[in-house]
Amino acid sequence: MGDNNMKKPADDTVNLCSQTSYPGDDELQTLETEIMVKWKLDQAPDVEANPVQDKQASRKNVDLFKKALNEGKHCDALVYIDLALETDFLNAALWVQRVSVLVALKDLREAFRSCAAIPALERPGVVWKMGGSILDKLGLPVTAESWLRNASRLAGPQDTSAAILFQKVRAKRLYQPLTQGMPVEVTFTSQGRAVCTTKPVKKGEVIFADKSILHAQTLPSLKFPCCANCVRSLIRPEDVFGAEERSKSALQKSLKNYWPARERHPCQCGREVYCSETCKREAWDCYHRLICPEVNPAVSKLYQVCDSYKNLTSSDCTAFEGWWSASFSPVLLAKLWAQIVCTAVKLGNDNGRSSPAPTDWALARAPYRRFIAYGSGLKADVFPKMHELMTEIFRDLGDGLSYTITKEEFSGRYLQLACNTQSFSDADNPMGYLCRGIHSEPMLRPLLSYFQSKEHEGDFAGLFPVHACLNHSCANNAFVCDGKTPDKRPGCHVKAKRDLAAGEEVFNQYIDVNLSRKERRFALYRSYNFWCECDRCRFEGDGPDSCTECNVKATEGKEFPKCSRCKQAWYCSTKCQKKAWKRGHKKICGLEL
Ligand SMILES: C[S@@+](CC[C@H](N)C(=O)[O-])C[C@H]1O[C@@H](n2cnc3c(N)ncnc32)[C@H](O)[C@@H]1O
Repeated sequence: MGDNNMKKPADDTVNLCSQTSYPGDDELQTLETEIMVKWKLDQAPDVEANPVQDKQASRKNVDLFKKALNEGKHCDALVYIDLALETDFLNAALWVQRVSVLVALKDLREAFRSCAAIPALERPGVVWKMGGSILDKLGLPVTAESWLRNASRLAGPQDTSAAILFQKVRAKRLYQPLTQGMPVEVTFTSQGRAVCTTKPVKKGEVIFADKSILHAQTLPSLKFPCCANCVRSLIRPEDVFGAEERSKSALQKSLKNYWPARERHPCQCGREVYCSETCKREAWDCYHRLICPEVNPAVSKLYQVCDSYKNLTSSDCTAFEGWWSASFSPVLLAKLWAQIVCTAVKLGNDNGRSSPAPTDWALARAPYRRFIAYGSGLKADVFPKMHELMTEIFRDLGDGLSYTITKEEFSGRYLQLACNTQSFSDADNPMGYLCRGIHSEPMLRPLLSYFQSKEHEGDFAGLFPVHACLNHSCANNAFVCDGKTPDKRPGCHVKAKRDLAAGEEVFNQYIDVNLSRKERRFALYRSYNFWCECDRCRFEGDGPDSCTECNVKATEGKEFPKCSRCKQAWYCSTKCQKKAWKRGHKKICGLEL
């Protein structure tokens, strides 16, 4: 799509997030049902129908109910609404009012009983939604989800409030275990999942550390060996310095004193190396046993393709058409499927099955359901050769095991990686040790800048579950850097760029935010397929030929005056400028990036 005719695409983040159950939800549902019985949520509410139904008498009590409600007298309001219901028992609108009062009175159990009093088939969407919200507050998320699923099914296409509430409940239940001990929670906004602070965070502090669940080294950085399992840098001086450089005495001495020796444990295939036998075993069990070229000959072709791809210059990229063009390695895709298959087989074996059952497959795939796949078109049609090769790799995995990679599966997984991977490397690498050592010796310090300029990092593309929920803002308040995970392995750290208040959404930057709005939106659309709706994009303009606030076009040859402070917004009148300021321009005008 050309820059000039770039249009805002349809925003369907909410619809992209599935509402299907998770493996294990049936068992959780059974548990929640038992709790509901214990809390008497399965019983009738505290109102009884009068044998004589009289709508007129009911209406009088409704008037009294409204008066009490306006006066903030919730207990009185409850009495009147109950009286109204007694003589108009099947009036769903009255039940809705009763639920609202009970919620205000914090009697959530009776509020839920009132929702459930309306038979399921007659229950309006609004009651399903209220019931779902109450169940969430009562700590019964799986049942809450099933109520909210019904509410969103009954809602019109314009009303996404129940679907958003569903995803909020789901985000809370899926991410709470991952964010424990962190000053953040994962919630859901119109931009999909989002990370918000739960307490204030100071500028420069690490907001959270995240651990990758899948990673592979980028092809151009393979010249710097790293542990394929834990990402630890395994570079040796000869990977960074030429023989002549190493023969110089100052460098020789520094290397001897400060370069840490790290073991290398290569796999028999020569394609993966590890920092220890533990990592080698872990990698073998988790994925490599299926995609080791020594075991699975089809994988050799994948590595050959990687070898030729990494040596390509941009001018001969067309030779690679149909194979690949992403910045992450195709090994990442192969590793993803290998991890799924290995996990499913293990789950099956743990349960005494010789091959995985559907529940084992569902459980093995579950961790990847957290990652959004945003984008259009079938990637299997863009990279048909790679799709074919992946299909071949997983067609026969021995022992009658195989994994079918359909076009849809290929495309979906590709998009998940394209939308969510973060590059990272070992922050604690040997070059760092060398530089710190040299820094401690004043005589050697002049060498520092030369060493620091040396390329040495093995870059990985990784999938980080909490980090992947960070939305982008062109006025981001956080940034990502390399750092250790709590288990001391290389991972990523999300740090505060400024002081953050409790409840603020944490925003990362996906692209260079110093570009103009047009360039930023284009870059985000091209690489991530979304139209940026951050505050800066909403309250900056594209140029002097249209009013940033009301979009009116300037007459031919004329330009609208710009905001004198930030120079990034143009207005046709003072009225528009004032309106824009109030609506949000003040939040971003002159913001330090
Ligand atoms: C890495 S994910 C971030 C988490 C995502 N909201 C989710 O639900 O998984 C990237 C996706 O979030 C949405 N997104 C992130 N930042 C956005 C922004 N500034 N404006 C609009 N959508 C955004 C887009 O759908 C994008 O593809």
